Amino acid sequence: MATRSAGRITRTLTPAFQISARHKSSMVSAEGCPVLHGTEANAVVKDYSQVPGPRPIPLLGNTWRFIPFVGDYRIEEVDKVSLRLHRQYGNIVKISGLLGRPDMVFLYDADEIEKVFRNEELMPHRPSMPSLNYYKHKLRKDFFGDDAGVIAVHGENWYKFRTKVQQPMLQPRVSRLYVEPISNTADEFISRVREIRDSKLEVPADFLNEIHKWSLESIARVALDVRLGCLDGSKMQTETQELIDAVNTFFKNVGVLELKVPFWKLFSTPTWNKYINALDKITNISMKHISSRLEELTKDSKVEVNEKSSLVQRVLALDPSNPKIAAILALDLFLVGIDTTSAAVASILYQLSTNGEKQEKLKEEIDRVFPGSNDEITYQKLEEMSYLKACIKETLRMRPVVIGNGRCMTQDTVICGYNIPKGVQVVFQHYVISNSDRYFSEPEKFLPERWLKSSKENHHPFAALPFGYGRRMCLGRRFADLEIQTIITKMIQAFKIEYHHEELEYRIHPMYMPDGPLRFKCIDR
Ligand code: HEM
Repeated sequence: MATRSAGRITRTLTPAFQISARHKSSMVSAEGCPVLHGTEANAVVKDYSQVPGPRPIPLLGNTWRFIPFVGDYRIEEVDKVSLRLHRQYGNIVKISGLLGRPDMVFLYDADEIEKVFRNEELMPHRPSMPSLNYYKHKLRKDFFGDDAGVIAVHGENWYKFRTKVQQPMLQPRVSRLYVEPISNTADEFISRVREIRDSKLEVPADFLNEIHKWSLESIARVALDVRLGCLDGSKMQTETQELIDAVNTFFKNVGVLELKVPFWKLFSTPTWNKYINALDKITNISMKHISSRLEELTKDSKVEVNEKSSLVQRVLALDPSNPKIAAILALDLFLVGIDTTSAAVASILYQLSTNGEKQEKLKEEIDRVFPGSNDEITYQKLEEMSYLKACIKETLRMRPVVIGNGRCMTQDTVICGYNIPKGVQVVFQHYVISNSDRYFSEPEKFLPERWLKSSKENHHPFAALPFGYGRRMCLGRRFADLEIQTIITKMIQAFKIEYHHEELEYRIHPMYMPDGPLRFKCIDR
């Protein structure tokens, strides 16, 4: 265990961060991070106790700040809390004394984030979801066992699982095989939009739920090669809506269970019960589809793979004796692949509808790449669409769906000149960083052009990382990219999208997205 005594540097520092205590002085930069003279190997490291941050109080530590009506850290407004902390304390902020969980250190410096990522170990630990960890490893251990997937799994079990599924999930040559089902699902979504518009051509207030349906349908097609009928009003089953609702309930309550007083560790609170019911529902409904698909696939002794095979089929083919790996992977994809992609699509449509000039520029690109009205979407054509990709990147820069990612320190590490002990959770504050003029000029403006090759702006590669980085990077990233590029292309090809209501605030809802009715006006082109 790391010692926290002043000035002491333990033996467990990573080689790249090892410091000799020969030099005595360091200076604090304008941005708040200590500037280390010469190489870090010659700098003094400050003790963990000196990291600035809000003071914990006796008994309740800093947890009281998350208690409604008492503290002023609202979970759905963590973006604002983070910005406030940065302004008040600088580039590194410690939130200590959190009941039932390790300290958090918020980091606002892209160079330091880069260093942490580049020194990543074989099995990086993403600090997230102790409640899900409990569900997978204690409550439903009978079901998950040692192959519990990648979400809320760490160490050897995560490593073994990720190694088995990484290749089909992340190879571009695999993801490009799914353009056709993804494109067909997007066509169904466009028909659905036409169907649900009112006389003013506006989609209903619960349009986000329609986007969730599209997202779920897309994942089911890719992961299982199954049609759930989410976008067909007459075929959509109650159970499918229940799955969407359960995923929402899961994400809504995760933060509450993590950051408020963790009574759930002592007894079943109403939030805990809601959360567990949601997880059971997600597991049971998803497993019904997954099991029936796997049963079909394992009927024959050999599992064949061809261009049209689903992801579970590909994973199964790698080890037909262990269908559980494919099943649990699919379950993780259902768990985290619906709301994330939906939030991104909602946010991109919102930005395009409120930046008409940029939308028209995108339409021009679409018309150039798809001159014929029946031109099919292909991987090559999507590759050509640099302005489309720039619009997506720019939205995720301004409004990253996941506002902060992080790593739990697996050994003592020097960050911003402080010794951060093993076990502390370092949270990279991407939302604040990527909206800071330290890293992006005119950060408050939606300027997709800044991402084009012709742009003169140089970006720090670690300032905006919407899908994370390194060995634990988003496993669904290729599919998310493909789904988002396809649906946005089809939407802008079909409609001029406008928004005529009050400006929407962004909130953690439960992903970071515009909070409020997404009443887009979709005018046929
Ligand atoms: C715009 C959409 C999405 C965003 C912004 C997003 C973002 C992220 C981020 C930030 C992480 C953490 C990465 C890290 O720790 O470095 C992550 C992990 C993950 N994502 Fe995504 N994601 C998206 C869509 C998806 C989709 C569609 C799927 C599944 C089909 C998916 C599956 C996963 C999985 C399984 C992990 C855990 C990887 C691991 O721990 O090994 N994501 N995602």
